Amino acid sequence: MNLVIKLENISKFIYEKKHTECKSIFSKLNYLFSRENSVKYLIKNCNIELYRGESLAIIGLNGAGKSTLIKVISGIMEPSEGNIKVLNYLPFKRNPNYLKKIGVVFGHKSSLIWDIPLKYSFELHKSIYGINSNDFKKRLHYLLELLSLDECLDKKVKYLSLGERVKSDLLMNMIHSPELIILDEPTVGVDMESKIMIRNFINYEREKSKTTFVITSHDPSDIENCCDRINILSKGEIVFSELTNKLKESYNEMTKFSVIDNNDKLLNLLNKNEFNNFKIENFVNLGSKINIIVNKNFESNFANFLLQLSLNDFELKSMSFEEILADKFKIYKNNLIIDDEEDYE
Ligand SMILES: Nc1ncnc2c1ncn2[C@@H]1O[C@H](COP(=O)(O)OP(=O)(O)OP(=O)(O)O)[C@@H](O)[C@H]1O
Repeated sequence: MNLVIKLENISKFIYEKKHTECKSIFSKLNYLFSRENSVKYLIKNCNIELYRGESLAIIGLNGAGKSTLIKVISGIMEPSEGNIKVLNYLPFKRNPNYLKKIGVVFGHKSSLIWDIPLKYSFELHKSIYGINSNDFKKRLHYLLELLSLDECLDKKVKYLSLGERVKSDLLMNMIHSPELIILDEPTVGVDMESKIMIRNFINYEREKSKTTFVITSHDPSDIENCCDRINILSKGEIVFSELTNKLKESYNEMTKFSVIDNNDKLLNLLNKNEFNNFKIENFVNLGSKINIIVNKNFESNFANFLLQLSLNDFELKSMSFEEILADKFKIYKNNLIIDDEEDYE
């Protein structure tokens, strides 16, 4: 198997002016001229190995460092520490041969030219990447069909719908047949039909051309349908890495109880977490209803406990993929303590 991405202890940090509260005019002036900085890590000690044809999801809450990691992998940003090789290149050197082997799409930023028909953006891409005319025609025809974009070719980009624009960006970054595609929130703001089309397209390309994908997304369905592996980033660190299937399997042993708890009787006990006959894995308070995750071994003990409390209104469900991810996020959000503030002068 060919190794496409290798990151060893990659960090990116910046120097920030140390924040101090300034009450007097003197301390404000002092702050203005102070050279006291602190180090802020945008990503810290990230390790990734990704092989040809695999698809990796990088997920995390807002500000976790996903885009920074994507920028480091694509070569837009140079890491401050660690070793990186992508397709055997140092990405930040921006070697033209490397750039021809990758495609990068930022869902909320377009690289299409706004005021002219879509087809001219594609033509420009052809010239920049030195694609020969026959290959270009064949590839364009194939991609237009897959993404249902035939009717958009003559439209000015500014008149395309968001879904059409995102699909066009994706198409343009695929024309040069890259070996690695990096997608930063490819389905953001896109309707259901286009989302499904984009997901099918990713999977088709993976199967047909063994293209490798790195995807960030806030949509659990993108991850469940398109990614073999999941890395959760929290405060710049990869706190969890697992195969998607294995993660789902690990939750096969869990049951979710949805309990109506009008008087917070159960909530108060859950907050204390002092139970003898069962263990609570996690719970989410949704107002009048609480979702509680327990291991299947404790299912009947927990059901009896609810009945003893006269909480008869509950149902048992298996967990959706979205709930599994939310559970993992909650666990790592609570557990992660990193000390990233080092003084620097
Ligand atoms: N050049 C920079 N200077 C200072 N801070 C930065 C810089 N770039 C990113 N950050 C900060 O680093 C953190 C990570 O940002 P990043 O854009 O990577 O997060 P993200 O996970 O992609 O978030 P989102 O899901 O909201 O897009 C944020 O707190 C951001 O404000």
